[in-house]
Amino acid sequence: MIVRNLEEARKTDRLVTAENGNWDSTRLVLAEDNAGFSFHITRIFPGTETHIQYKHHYEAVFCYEGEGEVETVADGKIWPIKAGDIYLLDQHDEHLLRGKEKGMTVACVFTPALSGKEVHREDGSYAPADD
Ligand SMILES: CC(=O)NCC[C@H](N)C(=O)O
Repeated sequence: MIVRNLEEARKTDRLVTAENGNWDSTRLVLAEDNAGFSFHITRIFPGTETHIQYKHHYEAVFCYEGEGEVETVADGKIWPIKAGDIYLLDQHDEHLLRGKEKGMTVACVFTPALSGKEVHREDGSYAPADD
């Protein structure tokens, strides 16, 4: 069994900040744990907009603090997100992720698991797990 603590993990390189400063994310479970998924606590900062399309991953995102919204690019639909909501990018959906006034804190599960070294590419994706 493995036990980790969020505040302790935030003092290590498990805490990663987006290059554009829009969010930070603490990777509590990663590919090296061989569980088939990774699990992250991500803070989406207030007033930010991030273009994302995880072409090579599925992601589930559970909001437990704050408020934001997701705009799905294909249909322009706005999905308000508040504490208690989960969204699942089951179609590798291209989307714009926005934090409202207070931002939001979310728990994310990725499959395949992230190694923790990925950076968002120009097209909003992370490289495939075997790259
Ligand atoms: C919700 C989302 O995908 N935010 C971007 C960062 C991502 N959660 C990550 O941990 O890399």
